[in-house]
Amino acid sequence: MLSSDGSAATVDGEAEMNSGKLGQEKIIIDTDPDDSMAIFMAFQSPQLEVLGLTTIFGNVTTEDATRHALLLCEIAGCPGLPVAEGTPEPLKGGRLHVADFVHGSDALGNISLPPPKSMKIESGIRIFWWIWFLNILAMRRDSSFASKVKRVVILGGSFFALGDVNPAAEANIYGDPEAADVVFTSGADIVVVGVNITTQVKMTDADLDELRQSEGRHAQFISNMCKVYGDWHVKSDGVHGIFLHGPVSFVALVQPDLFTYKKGVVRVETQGICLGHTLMDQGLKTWNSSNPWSGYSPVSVAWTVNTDEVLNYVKQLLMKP
Ligand SMILES: O=c1[nH]cnc2c1ncn2[C@@H]1O[C@H](CO)[C@@H](O)[C@H]1O
Repeated sequence: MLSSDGSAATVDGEAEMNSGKLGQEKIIIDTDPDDSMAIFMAFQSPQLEVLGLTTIFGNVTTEDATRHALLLCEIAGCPGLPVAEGTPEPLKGGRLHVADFVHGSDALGNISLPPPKSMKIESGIRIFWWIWFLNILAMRRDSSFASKVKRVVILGGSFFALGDVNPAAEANIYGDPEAADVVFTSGADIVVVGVNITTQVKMTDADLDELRQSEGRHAQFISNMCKVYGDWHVKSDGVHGIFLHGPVSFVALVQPDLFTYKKGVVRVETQGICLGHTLMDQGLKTWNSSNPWSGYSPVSVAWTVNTDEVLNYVKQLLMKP
């Protein structure tokens, strides 16, 4: 959630939080949206007020992501929720990387869903200021946007570990490396959860059976949707079960104590064979001269995860009637 939908407008998997009324935290979810589980979890969390969704290419094109975001809101019983469409292409332009082989060609498990009845918000017309935060171009125009957002939680990158697109890069960052680099160096309060963390939390086939047999409000929908995703894991990773990328980063948003973090400046490689690689300066050395990490604000990089507690939290929310 929270976007890699990469720039704030394009990094998939980020959520931003701001102070809300009645003790609720206000969040915006930026999504592909293969993060349907995490989106449903947000809707099932009474301490959160979901202000809206913004969309970005990733597992599908931005246009399809918008359609699916609208549909997910309808399925979750929030048909009027604002959905603002993000950019159709990376910041630099060029080739779009659409990973439609992970969750099926529709990113929702190919379960033949009807088109949504509701309409998107046209970018730039009725858009809220905080949605503009998700627009990387706006962030470049006005760096004060970053300080107006309480926190940005990003699913993206892989820290000192393999990526998932190739050995160097994780998909959300690889989709728009320039945008991701702008976000990481924006000065916003950022928590980033890489796939080195999310792949430690796996829903096994037994967990999925438990979910299917539960009274969870969206349990059947999610179980059906996860079939293609599960098959992909066998083929791609030799894993029986599914990695909970979106849900784990969502838990970092609402239960941050289930993780430990290290602070450091993160930069993204924007060229060459390591395109999309995220590299953090851990602050272990006083460099003799300035380098591309110098002078930027550190972000919090998830370092360890309490896998059992996070999995329990995810299951408990998804099994909630
Ligand atoms: O092999 C892959 N190629 C491209 N995207 C992938 C792959 N595996 C997972 N994801 C997608 O990338 C995000 C987490 O990095 C998730 O959105 C997941 O669906």
